[in-house]
Amino acid sequence: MTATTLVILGASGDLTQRLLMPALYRLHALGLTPGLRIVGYAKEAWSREYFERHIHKALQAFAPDFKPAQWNRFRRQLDYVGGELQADQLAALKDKLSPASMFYLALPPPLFGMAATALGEAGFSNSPRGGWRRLVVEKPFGTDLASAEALREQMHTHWEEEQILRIDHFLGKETTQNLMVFRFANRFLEPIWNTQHIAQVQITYAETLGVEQRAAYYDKAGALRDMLQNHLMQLFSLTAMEPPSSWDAEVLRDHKVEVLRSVVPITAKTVNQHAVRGQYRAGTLGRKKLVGYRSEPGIKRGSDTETFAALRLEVDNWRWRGVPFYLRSGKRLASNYSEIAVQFREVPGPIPHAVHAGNNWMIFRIRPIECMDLLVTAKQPGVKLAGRPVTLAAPYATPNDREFSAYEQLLMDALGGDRSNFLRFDEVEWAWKVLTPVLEAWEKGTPDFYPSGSEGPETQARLLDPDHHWRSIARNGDG
Ligand SMILES: NC(=O)C1=CN([C@@H]2O[C@H](COP(=O)(O)OP(=O)(O)OC[C@H]3O[C@@H](n4cnc5c(N)ncnc54)[C@H](OP(=O)(O)O)[C@@H]3O)[C@@H](O)[C@H]2O)C=CC1
Ligand SMILES: O=C1O[C@H](COP(=O)(O)O)[C@@H](O)[C@H](O)[C@H]1O
Repeated sequence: MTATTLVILGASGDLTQRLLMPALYRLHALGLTPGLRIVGYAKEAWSREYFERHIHKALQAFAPDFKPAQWNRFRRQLDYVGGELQADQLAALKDKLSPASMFYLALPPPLFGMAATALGEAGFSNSPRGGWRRLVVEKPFGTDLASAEALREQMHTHWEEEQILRIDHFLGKETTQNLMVFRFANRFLEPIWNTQHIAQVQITYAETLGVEQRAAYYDKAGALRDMLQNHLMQLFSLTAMEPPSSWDAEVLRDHKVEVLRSVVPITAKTVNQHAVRGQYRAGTLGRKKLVGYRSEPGIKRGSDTETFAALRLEVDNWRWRGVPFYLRSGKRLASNYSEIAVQFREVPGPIPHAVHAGNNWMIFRIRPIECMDLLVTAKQPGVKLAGRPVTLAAPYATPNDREFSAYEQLLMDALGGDRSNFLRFDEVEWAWKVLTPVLEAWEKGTPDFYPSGSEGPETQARLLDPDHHWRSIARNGDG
């Protein structure tokens, strides 16, 4: 890597401490970021030494393999500038930049537009000869279609689309990347990856966490905006996309957009067949007693924000017509369990009842472990002819593999200029388009309540075809 500068705006915040700095520290330890200078920028009037101490503490708490000797080398990369998000104050960064410089907006989302403008006005969006300038934007990108479009316009005043890297950290997760590799680097899957052989797809991201310290943000966002619009829509489009003609960033993103464009539009009339929302009430998780969402500190009294959202999406194309895709995510559920589960259709020929042990499933497990499971029927040992379900498990990593965290992966991609794992504006736009009728319908009314520590609201069953069942979160997870 040639001399490069990474400026983190919002360097005093939680994301910087918990995720960005630990990722940068590990990349440095692996020797993957030689010549990288990291400049923190925030409104606190800190000295460089103070910032160093702040990051030192953060790494001791959040970097799993923290080593004092490594820290001594890493800290030399750090620098700090204090100031507001205004062009005249940002100008103090000028002498710290390299020809290759990247600005990371680790800021509250309402400040993304203003920060991009101020950086542009300071002249930082103009790539110098022989160098480049990039802008990394955290999620969420807008709160609905109109605000996302307005933010894009504002950013495009100074920045070209090619310079903007919109983060969705799920695209940096190993299982997400493995989904592409597994689908397109194995010969056997493609012929059966279609409506003729697949009955349904369930994408679940279940969390035991509640709203935690994020009440102000979450109570305005809700599960649909926080998880479905971005992360789960990405998992969905990667599962359903056509094989790309190349692994070029634009081709991959074209294919993902094509999936979103093919979703059968949800309308005001059909919302209830396509979407269910829930909110956790008091309950127990193991022996822990948990309060309901409305009693969480910082949540508006009587809030109707959903902490669980489930969708039924249908894709109207040759490959997928007739296959429902069920997506759901929620907080305070029975366990931390996440997967993409693909169910195959019944075998066409007659088989003895005793042999039939259920349809095949292929499961891309994301949490608690990363693994691919193929559920098949095999003969039960014994003199009687009977079948039983068997799982062929392919753990994603072997003990010798070193796994990368999502932020390590995405920072490397961003610094290397690979845009494949970042969202192009039309992906964001189409995800908002698909969900707009749901957002509108949910402006009124109340979510269905579910006890903390449960599988979510019972009403989620109404999204399913009569012969489908939601896979159990509690049975599968680690909760
Ligand atoms: N934290 C997380 O786990 C994750 C966060 N994100 C995203 O990362 C971004 C940052 O989140 P997070 O770090 O948690 O947020 P924090 O609120 O912890 O930090 C935000 C940063 O922005 C600064 N800031 C706030 N208001 C202003 C202002 N008016 N002018 C200048 N600077 C300001 C804060 O400075 P000060 O400390 O002085 O207020 C702080 O440095 C968000 O977009 C979030 O959605 C994404 C995934 C996970
Ligand atoms: O973006 C978000 O993701 C997390 C879940 O992702 P994980 O990688 O931390 O498991 C979610 O808890 C949070 O609400 C959401 O903002």
